[in-house]
Amino acid sequence: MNVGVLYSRIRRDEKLLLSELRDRGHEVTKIDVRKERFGVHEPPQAFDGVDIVVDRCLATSRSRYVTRFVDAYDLPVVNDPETAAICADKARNSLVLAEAGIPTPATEVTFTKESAMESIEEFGYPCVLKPVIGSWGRLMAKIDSRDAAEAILEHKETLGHYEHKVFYIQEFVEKPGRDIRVVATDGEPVAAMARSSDHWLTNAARGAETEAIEITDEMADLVERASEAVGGGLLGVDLMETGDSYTVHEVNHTVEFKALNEVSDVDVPATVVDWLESRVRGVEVTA
Ligand SMILES: Nc1ncnc2c1ncn2[C@@H]1O[C@H](COP(=O)(O)OP(=O)(O)OP(=O)(O)O)[C@@H](O)[C@H]1O
Repeated sequence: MNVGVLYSRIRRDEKLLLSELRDRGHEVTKIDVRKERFGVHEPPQAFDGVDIVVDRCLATSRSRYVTRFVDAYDLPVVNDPETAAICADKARNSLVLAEAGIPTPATEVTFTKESAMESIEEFGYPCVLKPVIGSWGRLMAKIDSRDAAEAILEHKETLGHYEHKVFYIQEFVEKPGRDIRVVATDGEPVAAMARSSDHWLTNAARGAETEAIEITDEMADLVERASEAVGGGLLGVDLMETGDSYTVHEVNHTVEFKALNEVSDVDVPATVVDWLESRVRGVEVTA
C-alpha cells in the first residue's frame, strides 16, 4: 500500500512509523502540509496514488483542516476529521465522554470571568482551569485560592486569544501521583503506560517518569467506549485512577507513542501498521 503521511515536522514517532512501513515494503508519501495548497475542488498532486492518509501534524489547527480536505478528496484518513475536531477541543471531548456515560471529571464551561468565578467557588479549591485547545500540559492552572483564580481569570480575559475567553473548569482529581495513557486502534488497546511525577501535571512531555502497566478489563472497557465516543481511530486515551476505579479525562487524536514504545514490550509502531494494513484491506473489500 501507499501511505500518505501528513506532517510538518518528523519526530521520533513518525520515524518509527515510517521505518516500520518501509520495512514491510510499503510505499510512503511524505506530505509536508506547510508546502501544499489544498484546493476545494482538486487535491494537491502529492496525494496521487495514495491509498490511505495518516495525519501526523503537530499543530492542531493544521490537523483539523487538513483532515477535512483529505476526507473531501474521498481518501481514507486516520483520524477522521470529526474525531480530530472533537479530540482537539477539551470541551467537546468532555461532552462526548459524559454523553456516552463514561466516567469523566466534573467539568463546566463559562464565558465570562464572573460566571467562571462562580463555577470555581462551587468546585472549591483546588480546581483546574484548562485551555479548551492545547496539549502537553501547557497553560493549565491548578487554582488553590480565590486570589489566584481572580488573577488568572483577569489575565485570560485581558490578554488571551479568543479561545481563552472560553473558561474550561474542572474538579481536581486526587490521583496517586500518576495518570495513565493507553494507545488504542479502533478501541482495541495496543499498550499502556503510567506517567508519574511529583508535579500535579504528569505529562511525559514535561518529564514525567514512564512505565508500562497491565491493561485491566475495566481499563479496556473504558478505552473501547471512549474510542467509540469520539469516532474511533488511532487514539491515546488518558485516564486517572480514582481509588477503586478510573476517570477518563481526555482522548488524543495525533497520539505520540515513542515513550510508550520504549517502556512497553509491545512493538507499538508494528501494531499500528498492522491496523493500517487492515484498514486498507477493508477499503479494498468494500470498493
Ligand atoms: N482534573 C484534573 N485533576 C488532576 N490532575 C489533572 C486533571 N486534569 C489533568 N490533570 C493532570 O494534568 C495532566 C495534563 O492534563 P491534560 O491531559 O488534560 O492536558 P493536555 O495539555 O491535553 O496534555 P496531553 O497533551 O498530554 O494530553 C494530566 O496528565 C494529569 O496528570
